[in-house]
Amino acid sequence: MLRSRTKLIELGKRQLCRSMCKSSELTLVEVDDKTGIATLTMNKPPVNSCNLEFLRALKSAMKEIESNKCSGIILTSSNDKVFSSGLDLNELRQPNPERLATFWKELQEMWVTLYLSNVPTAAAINGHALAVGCVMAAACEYRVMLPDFTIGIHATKFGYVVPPFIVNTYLSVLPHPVVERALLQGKIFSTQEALQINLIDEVVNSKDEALCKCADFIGSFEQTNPVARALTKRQLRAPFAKQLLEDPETELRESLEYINTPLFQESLDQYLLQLKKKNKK
Ligand SMILES: CCCCC/C=C\C/C=C\CC/C=C/CC(=O)SCCNC(=O)CCNC(=O)[C@H](O)C(C)(C)COP(=O)(O)OP(=O)(O)OC[C@H]1O[C@@H](n2cnc3c(N)ncnc32)[C@H](O)[C@@H]1OP(=O)(O)O
Repeated sequence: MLRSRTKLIELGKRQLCRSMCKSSELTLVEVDDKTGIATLTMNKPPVNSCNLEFLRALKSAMKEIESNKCSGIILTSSNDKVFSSGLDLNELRQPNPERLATFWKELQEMWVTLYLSNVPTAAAINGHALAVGCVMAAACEYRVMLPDFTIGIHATKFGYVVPPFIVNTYLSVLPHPVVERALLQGKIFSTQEALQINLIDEVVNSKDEALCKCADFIGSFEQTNPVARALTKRQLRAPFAKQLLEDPETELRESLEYINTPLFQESLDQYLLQLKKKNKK
Protein backbone atom coordinates (compact mmCIF):
# COMPACT_ATOMS: atom_id res chain seq x y z
CA MET A 1 0.00 0.00 0.00
CA LEU A 2 2.75 2.36 1.13
CA ARG A 3 4.82 1.36 -1.90
CA SER A 4 2.05 2.04 -4.39
CA ARG A 5 1.32 5.43 -2.77
CA THR A 6 4.99 6.39 -3.10
CA LYS A 7 4.88 5.27 -6.70
CA LEU A 8 1.82 7.47 -7.30
CA ILE A 9 3.51 10.49 -5.74
CA GLU A 10 6.61 9.93 -7.91
CA LEU A 11 4.42 9.64 -10.98
CA GLY A 12 2.57 12.82 -10.06
CA LYS A 13 5.83 14.71 -9.60
CA ARG A 14 7.09 13.52 -12.95
CA GLN A 15 3.86 14.54 -14.65
CA LEU A 16 4.01 17.98 -13.03
CA CYS A 17 7.33 18.82 -14.58
CA ARG A 18 6.29 17.53 -17.97
CA SER A 19 4.42 19.63 -20.42
CA MET A 20 3.04 18.53 -23.71
CA CYS A 21 4.74 20.24 -26.59
CA LYS A 22 2.98 18.97 -29.68
CA SER A 23 1.45 15.68 -30.54
CA SER A 24 0.06 14.15 -33.64
CA GLU A 25 -1.58 10.75 -33.65
CA LEU A 26 1.67 9.29 -34.90
CA THR A 27 4.09 10.98 -32.53
CA LEU A 28 3.88 12.22 -28.99
CA VAL A 29 6.20 14.92 -27.67
CA GLU A 30 6.58 15.63 -23.97
CA VAL A 31 8.97 18.27 -22.68
CA ASP A 32 10.37 18.13 -19.17
CA ASP A 33 9.98 21.69 -17.84
CA LYS A 34 12.99 21.36 -15.57
CA THR A 35 15.55 19.91 -17.97
CA GLY A 36 14.09 21.04 -21.30
CA ILE A 37 14.52 17.49 -22.63
CA ALA A 38 11.91 16.42 -25.18
CA THR A 39 10.80 12.80 -25.31
CA LEU A 40 9.62 11.94 -28.80
CA THR A 41 7.50 8.80 -28.70
CA MET A 42 6.81 6.96 -31.93
CA ASN A 43 3.19 5.88 -31.96
CA LYS A 44 2.22 4.24 -35.22
CA PRO A 45 0.50 0.93 -34.47
CA PRO A 46 1.12 -1.86 -34.78
CA VAL A 47 4.94 -1.74 -35.16
CA ASN A 48 6.03 1.85 -35.99
CA SER A 49 6.69 1.02 -39.62
CA CYS A 50 7.65 4.20 -41.45
CA ASN A 51 5.20 5.21 -44.14
CA LEU A 52 5.12 8.65 -45.76
CA GLU A 53 2.89 10.24 -43.12
CA PHE A 54 4.92 8.83 -40.24
CA LEU A 55 8.23 10.04 -41.69
CA ARG A 56 6.67 13.48 -42.10
CA ALA A 57 5.38 13.47 -38.53
CA LEU A 58 8.80 12.44 -37.18
CA LYS A 59 10.64 15.11 -39.15
CA SER A 60 8.22 17.83 -38.18
CA ALA A 61 8.30 16.82 -34.49
CA MET A 62 12.11 16.95 -34.49
CA LYS A 63 12.17 20.34 -36.22
CA GLU A 64 9.61 21.71 -33.76
CA ILE A 65 11.61 20.40 -30.79
CA GLU A 66 14.74 22.13 -32.13
CA SER A 67 12.97 25.39 -32.81
CA ASN A 68 11.55 25.37 -29.27
CA LYS A 69 15.13 25.36 -27.97
CA CYS A 70 14.78 22.09 -26.12
CA SER A 71 17.97 20.76 -24.58
CA GLY A 72 17.83 17.35 -26.28
CA ILE A 73 15.70 14.64 -27.84
CA ILE A 74 14.98 11.17 -26.52
CA LEU A 75 13.53 8.89 -29.19
CA THR A 76 11.42 5.98 -27.97
CA SER A 77 8.33 3.92 -28.77
CA SER A 78 4.82 3.58 -27.34
CA ASN A 79 4.91 -0.14 -28.24
CA ASP A 80 6.65 -2.12 -25.50
CA LYS A 81 7.90 -4.79 -27.92
CA VAL A 82 8.83 -2.85 -31.03
CA PHE A 83 10.91 0.33 -31.26
CA SER A 84 10.43 0.41 -35.03
CA SER A 85 10.11 -2.22 -37.76
CA GLY A 86 11.77 0.10 -40.29
CA LEU A 87 10.30 1.26 -43.55
CA ASP A 88 6.70 0.40 -44.24
CA LEU A 89 7.31 -2.14 -46.98
CA ASN A 90 3.90 -1.42 -48.50
CA GLU A 91 5.31 1.96 -49.61
CA LEU A 92 7.86 0.11 -51.76
CA ARG A 93 5.53 -2.49 -53.28
CA GLN A 94 4.22 -1.71 -56.77
CA PRO A 95 4.51 1.94 -55.90
CA ASN A 96 2.78 4.96 -57.34
CA PRO A 97 5.78 6.85 -58.82
CA GLU A 98 4.89 10.22 -57.33
CA ARG A 99 4.15 8.90 -53.87
CA LEU A 100 7.33 6.78 -53.88
CA ALA A 101 9.46 9.82 -54.80
CA THR A 102 7.82 11.89 -52.05
CA PHE A 103 8.24 9.02 -49.60
CA TRP A 104 11.94 8.57 -50.36
CA LYS A 105 12.58 12.34 -50.12
CA GLU A 106 10.88 12.37 -46.71
CA LEU A 107 13.09 9.46 -45.65
CA GLN A 108 16.20 11.39 -46.71
CA GLU A 109 15.01 14.53 -44.92
CA MET A 110 13.98 12.74 -41.74
CA TRP A 111 17.39 11.07 -41.62
CA VAL A 112 19.31 14.34 -42.19
CA THR A 113 17.18 16.09 -39.55
CA LEU A 114 17.89 13.41 -36.95
CA TYR A 115 21.50 12.65 -37.87
CA LEU A 116 22.56 16.31 -37.93
CA SER A 117 20.25 17.53 -35.19
CA ASN A 118 21.68 20.57 -33.37
CA VAL A 119 20.68 19.16 -30.00
CA PRO A 120 21.92 16.00 -28.26
CA THR A 121 19.96 12.92 -29.32
CA ALA A 122 19.49 9.65 -27.48
CA ALA A 123 17.50 6.49 -28.24
CA ALA A 124 15.66 4.56 -25.53
CA ILE A 125 15.30 1.33 -27.49
CA ASN A 126 12.42 -0.40 -25.75
CA GLY A 127 11.76 -3.06 -28.40
CA HIS A 128 12.99 -4.54 -31.68
CA ALA A 129 14.77 -2.02 -33.91
CA LEU A 130 14.99 -3.37 -37.43
CA ALA A 131 16.40 -1.89 -40.63
CA VAL A 132 15.46 1.81 -40.66
CA GLY A 133 14.38 1.31 -37.02
CA CYS A 134 18.01 0.46 -36.29
CA VAL A 135 19.16 3.34 -38.50
CA MET A 136 17.11 5.83 -36.45
CA ALA A 137 18.65 4.53 -33.23
CA ALA A 138 22.15 4.55 -34.71
CA ALA A 139 21.67 8.12 -35.96
CA CYS A 140 21.29 9.22 -32.33
CA GLU A 141 24.37 10.03 -30.26
CA TYR A 142 23.63 7.53 -27.52
CA ARG A 143 21.67 4.28 -27.32
CA VAL A 144 20.33 2.32 -24.40
CA MET A 145 18.36 -0.87 -24.96
CA LEU A 146 16.19 -3.30 -23.04
CA PRO A 147 17.15 -7.02 -22.94
CA ASP A 148 15.74 -9.78 -25.15
CA PHE A 149 15.13 -7.65 -28.22
CA THR A 150 16.87 -7.47 -31.58
CA ILE A 151 18.53 -4.72 -33.59
CA GLY A 152 20.16 -4.63 -36.99
CA ILE A 153 19.96 -4.16 -40.74
CA HIS A 154 19.05 -7.35 -42.58
CA ALA A 155 18.35 -5.94 -46.04
CA THR A 156 20.84 -8.17 -47.91
CA LYS A 157 19.16 -11.29 -46.54
CA PHE A 158 16.09 -10.44 -48.58
CA GLY A 159 17.90 -9.31 -51.69
CA TYR A 160 17.92 -5.55 -51.04
CA VAL A 161 20.99 -3.43 -51.69
CA VAL A 162 21.71 -1.26 -48.66
CA PRO A 163 21.45 2.46 -49.56
CA PRO A 164 24.62 4.54 -48.95
CA PHE A 165 23.18 6.72 -46.17
CA ILE A 166 22.26 3.57 -44.25
CA VAL A 167 25.79 2.21 -44.70
CA ASN A 168 27.10 5.58 -43.49
CA THR A 169 24.94 5.54 -40.37
CA TYR A 170 26.51 2.22 -39.38
CA LEU A 171 29.98 3.50 -40.31
CA SER A 172 29.62 6.44 -37.98
CA VAL A 173 29.11 4.15 -34.97
CA LEU A 174 30.94 0.91 -35.85
CA PRO A 175 34.38 0.08 -37.26
CA HIS A 176 34.51 -0.65 -41.00
CA PRO A 177 35.19 -4.41 -40.75
CA VAL A 178 32.28 -4.83 -38.32
CA VAL A 179 29.97 -2.88 -40.63
CA GLU A 180 31.10 -4.87 -43.64
CA ARG A 181 30.42 -8.21 -41.98
CA ALA A 182 27.14 -7.14 -40.38
CA LEU A 183 25.67 -5.66 -43.57
CA LEU A 184 26.88 -8.43 -45.87
CA GLN A 185 25.49 -11.09 -43.53
CA GLY A 186 22.30 -9.12 -42.91
CA LYS A 187 23.06 -9.66 -39.24
CA ILE A 188 20.42 -8.99 -36.62
CA PHE A 189 21.97 -8.64 -33.15
CA SER A 190 20.50 -9.56 -29.79
CA THR A 191 20.66 -6.82 -27.15
CA GLN A 192 23.72 -8.51 -25.60
CA GLU A 193 25.51 -8.88 -28.96
CA ALA A 194 24.74 -5.25 -29.79
CA LEU A 195 26.39 -4.21 -26.53
CA GLN A 196 29.47 -6.33 -27.26
CA ILE A 197 30.10 -4.60 -30.61
CA ASN A 198 29.18 -1.14 -29.21
CA LEU A 199 26.14 -0.72 -31.45
CA ILE A 200 24.44 0.24 -28.21
CA ASP A 201 25.99 1.93 -25.18
CA GLU A 202 24.13 0.31 -22.30
CA VAL A 203 21.54 -2.32 -21.39
CA VAL A 204 18.86 -1.50 -18.82
CA ASN A 205 15.89 -3.37 -17.41
CA SER A 206 12.99 -1.00 -17.92
CA LYS A 207 11.80 1.80 -20.16
CA ASP A 208 11.89 4.22 -17.20
CA GLU A 209 15.53 3.35 -16.60
CA ALA A 210 16.25 3.80 -20.29
CA LEU A 211 14.66 7.26 -20.25
CA CYS A 212 16.68 8.23 -17.15
CA LYS A 213 19.96 7.07 -18.76
CA CYS A 214 19.14 9.06 -21.90
CA ALA A 215 18.31 12.13 -19.79
CA ASP A 216 21.66 11.73 -17.94
CA PHE A 217 23.48 11.54 -21.27
CA ILE A 218 21.80 14.70 -22.52
CA GLY A 219 22.47 16.38 -19.15
CA SER A 220 26.18 15.63 -19.58
CA PHE A 221 26.34 18.48 -22.12
CA GLU A 222 24.97 21.05 -19.66
CA GLN A 223 28.37 22.71 -19.26
CA THR A 224 29.06 22.94 -23.00
CA ASN A 225 28.17 25.81 -25.28
CA PRO A 226 25.24 24.59 -27.43
CA VAL A 227 26.39 26.39 -30.57
CA ALA A 228 29.97 25.15 -30.29
CA ARG A 229 28.65 21.67 -29.56
CA ALA A 230 26.27 21.70 -32.54
CA LEU A 231 28.89 22.99 -34.98
CA THR A 232 31.46 20.45 -33.79
CA LYS A 233 28.91 17.65 -34.14
CA ARG A 234 28.11 18.82 -37.66
CA GLN A 235 31.80 18.88 -38.56
CA LEU A 236 32.21 15.30 -37.33
CA ARG A 237 29.08 13.99 -39.02
CA ALA A 238 29.01 15.99 -42.28
CA PRO A 239 31.32 13.59 -44.17
CA PHE A 240 28.80 10.78 -43.59
CA ALA A 241 25.91 12.96 -44.74
CA LYS A 242 27.81 14.55 -47.66
CA GLN A 243 25.94 12.77 -50.42
CA LEU A 244 22.48 13.55 -49.07
CA LEU A 245 23.43 17.16 -48.31
CA GLU A 246 25.09 17.88 -51.63
CA ASP A 247 23.27 15.69 -54.11
CA PRO A 248 20.08 14.15 -52.73
CA GLU A 249 18.64 13.93 -56.26
CA THR A 250 21.19 11.34 -57.40
CA GLU A 251 20.54 9.16 -54.34
CA LEU A 252 16.81 9.57 -54.95
CA ARG A 253 17.05 8.65 -58.64
CA GLU A 254 19.22 5.58 -57.96
CA SER A 255 16.95 4.38 -55.17
CA LEU A 256 13.77 4.80 -57.22
CA GLU A 257 15.32 2.99 -60.18
CA TYR A 258 16.39 0.15 -57.92
CA ILE A 259 13.05 -0.16 -56.11
CA ASN A 260 11.25 -0.36 -59.46
CA THR A 261 13.34 -3.27 -60.78
CA PRO A 262 11.48 -6.59 -61.16
CA LEU A 263 14.20 -8.23 -59.02
CA PHE A 264 13.49 -5.90 -56.08
CA GLN A 265 9.72 -6.21 -56.48
CA GLU A 266 9.89 -10.02 -56.61
CA SER A 267 11.99 -10.34 -53.45
CA LEU A 268 9.71 -7.84 -51.72
CA ASP A 269 6.62 -9.90 -52.62
CA GLN A 270 8.25 -13.01 -51.21
CA TYR A 271 9.31 -11.24 -48.04
CA LEU A 272 5.86 -9.76 -47.42
CA LEU A 273 4.35 -13.22 -47.90
CA GLN A 274 6.74 -14.62 -45.29
CA LEU A 275 5.77 -11.87 -42.84
CA LYS A 276 2.05 -12.59 -43.29
CA LYS A 277 2.52 -16.38 -43.14
CA LYS A 278 4.28 -16.06 -39.79
CA ASN A 279 1.07 -14.60 -38.37
CA LYS A 280 -1.19 -17.31 -39.84
CA LYS A 281 0.77 -20.21 -38.23
C1 LIG B 1 22.71 0.74 -56.70
C2 LIG B 1 22.20 1.70 -55.67
C3 LIG B 1 21.00 1.14 -55.03
C4 LIG B 1 20.79 1.78 -53.72
C5 LIG B 1 19.67 1.10 -52.99
C6 LIG B 1 18.58 2.01 -52.83
C7 LIG B 1 17.42 1.71 -52.37
C8 LIG B 1 17.08 0.40 -51.83
C9 LIG B 1 15.71 0.38 -51.30
C10 LIG B 1 15.39 -0.30 -50.27
C11 LIG B 1 16.42 -1.09 -49.61
C12 LIG B 1 15.94 -1.75 -48.43
C13 LIG B 1 15.74 -0.79 -47.31
C14 LIG B 1 15.40 -1.31 -46.20
C15 LIG B 1 15.09 -0.46 -45.09
C16 LIG B 1 13.89 -0.96 -44.29
O1 LIG B 1 13.67 -0.42 -43.26
S1 LIG B 1 12.90 -2.20 -44.91
C17 LIG B 1 11.91 -2.74 -43.51
C18 LIG B 1 12.45 -4.01 -43.02
N1 LIG B 1 11.74 -4.38 -41.80
C19 LIG B 1 11.49 -5.62 -41.49
O2 LIG B 1 11.85 -6.52 -42.20
C20 LIG B 1 10.71 -5.87 -40.23
C21 LIG B 1 9.70 -6.92 -40.42
N2 LIG B 1 8.87 -7.09 -39.22
C22 LIG B 1 9.17 -7.96 -38.26
O3 LIG B 1 10.16 -8.65 -38.28
C23 LIG B 1 8.18 -8.02 -37.14
O4 LIG B 1 6.99 -7.41 -37.55
C24 LIG B 1 8.65 -7.36 -35.81
C25 LIG B 1 9.10 -5.94 -36.02
C26 LIG B 1 9.78 -8.19 -35.16
C27 LIG B 1 7.45 -7.33 -34.81
O5 LIG B 1 6.92 -8.62 -34.65
P1 LIG B 1 5.46 -8.80 -34.05
O6 LIG B 1 5.23 -10.27 -33.96
O7 LIG B 1 5.31 -7.99 -32.83
O8 LIG B 1 4.51 -8.11 -35.13
P2 LIG B 1 4.01 -8.73 -36.52
O9 LIG B 1 5.13 -9.37 -37.23
O10 LIG B 1 2.80 -9.55 -36.26
O11 LIG B 1 3.64 -7.41 -37.32
C28 LIG B 1 2.37 -6.78 -37.17
C29 LIG B 1 1.85 -6.42 -38.53
O12 LIG B 1 2.73 -5.44 -39.11
C30 LIG B 1 3.21 -5.91 -40.38
N3 LIG B 1 4.58 -5.39 -40.55
C31 LIG B 1 5.60 -5.60 -39.74
N4 LIG B 1 6.69 -4.93 -40.18
C32 LIG B 1 6.32 -4.30 -41.30
C33 LIG B 1 7.01 -3.45 -42.22
N5 LIG B 1 8.30 -3.11 -42.07
N6 LIG B 1 6.32 -2.96 -43.26
C34 LIG B 1 5.03 -3.29 -43.43
N7 LIG B 1 4.31 -4.09 -42.60
C35 LIG B 1 4.97 -4.59 -41.54
C36 LIG B 1 3.14 -7.42 -40.27
O13 LIG B 1 3.10 -8.01 -41.54
C37 LIG B 1 1.85 -7.60 -39.51
O14 LIG B 1 0.78 -7.39 -40.42
P3 LIG B 1 -0.57 -8.28 -40.34
O15 LIG B 1 -0.14 -9.70 -40.55
O16 LIG B 1 -1.42 -7.74 -41.43
O17 LIG B 1 -1.10 -8.04 -38.95
